[in-house]
Amino acid sequence: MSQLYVSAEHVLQGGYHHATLRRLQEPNTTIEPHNIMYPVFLLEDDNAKQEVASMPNVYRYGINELIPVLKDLVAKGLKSILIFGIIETLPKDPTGSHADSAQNPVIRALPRLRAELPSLLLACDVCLCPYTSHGHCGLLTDSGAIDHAASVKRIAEVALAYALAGAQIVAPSDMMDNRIKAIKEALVSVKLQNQVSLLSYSCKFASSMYGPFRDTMKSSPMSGDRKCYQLPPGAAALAARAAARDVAEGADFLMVKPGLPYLDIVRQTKDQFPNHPLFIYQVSGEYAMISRSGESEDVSTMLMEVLTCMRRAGADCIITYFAPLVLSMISANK
Ligand SMILES: NCC(=O)CCC(=O)O
Ligand SMILES: [Zn+2]
Ligand SMILES: [Zn+2]
Repeated sequence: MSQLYVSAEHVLQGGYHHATLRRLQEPNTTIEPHNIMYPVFLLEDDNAKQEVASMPNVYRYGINELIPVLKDLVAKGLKSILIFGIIETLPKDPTGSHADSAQNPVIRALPRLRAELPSLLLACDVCLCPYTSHGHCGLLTDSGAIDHAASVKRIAEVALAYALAGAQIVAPSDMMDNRIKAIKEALVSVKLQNQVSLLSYSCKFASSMYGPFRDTMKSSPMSGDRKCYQLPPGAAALAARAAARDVAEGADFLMVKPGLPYLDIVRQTKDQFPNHPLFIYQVSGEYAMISRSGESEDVSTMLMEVLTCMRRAGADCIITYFAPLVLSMISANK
């Protein structure tokens, strides 16, 4: 007859029978305000406020509407935002002229944000797709291929314009080869390299999970797709090479995007570059999925689990549309 037996050396449960012990068993997974960055959509019309149909509780704001919202969030602990500009009446053209024109909503808003929210860290997404008539993230040759040299030059100009207007982080999301070096050199040329950081969207995959964002930004390509510059979803080796290249070119921070299906890439990148803070972007499709997953309490519980797992995988900062909810959950747990 087999004996019911407890093997003393195989007992794990002795180590996590209490909530405080369970926290000790989850090192480096706490979610504090500095671990969260909030993406915001900034409209050209300063007084506008528009709902985003595909993303519950997400709005696009003109600067006059955005500032009070951010003041409220800063009072609740918000530390950093990632700004996306949207143009509606300004024309789009092949070179994305309004990405860095004086009328660009981001260029106009940065000085006000710096003055009115001095503690808030301001990151700007740098890409051409919201401003180009063809909707691609770079510039095109006459035959419609990506013009590599022209794209990198233009992306660096736009990044420099945001830096000069007051951005503290520039975050190129275009995935053009060599843009990190070009941007770093542009920052050096105006002596801003020690005041503006470079957050590379180093490992950005050609994902189906950007749909709600593209609706919001009206930034889908008019023809073709982004598979020639964003990484194939299965390509872990290309992600490693892209991270290595961007570190060599001077990136201060790296990013993996999307988040949840790519946690292996997060771990791979963190192990590859343990000395570079790593960002993860929980993208609009992930937001839509979790938002619709159940009652609000279930959403909060699921969200915290996902964020904890992102931290466990090696992410230092999570870019999330859920930032307001996360801040209220953190303060409720104090
Ligand atoms: N360059 C920024 C994005 O592409 C964001 C995608 C998303 O939130 O779905
Ligand atoms: Zn783009
Ligand atoms: Zn993008």
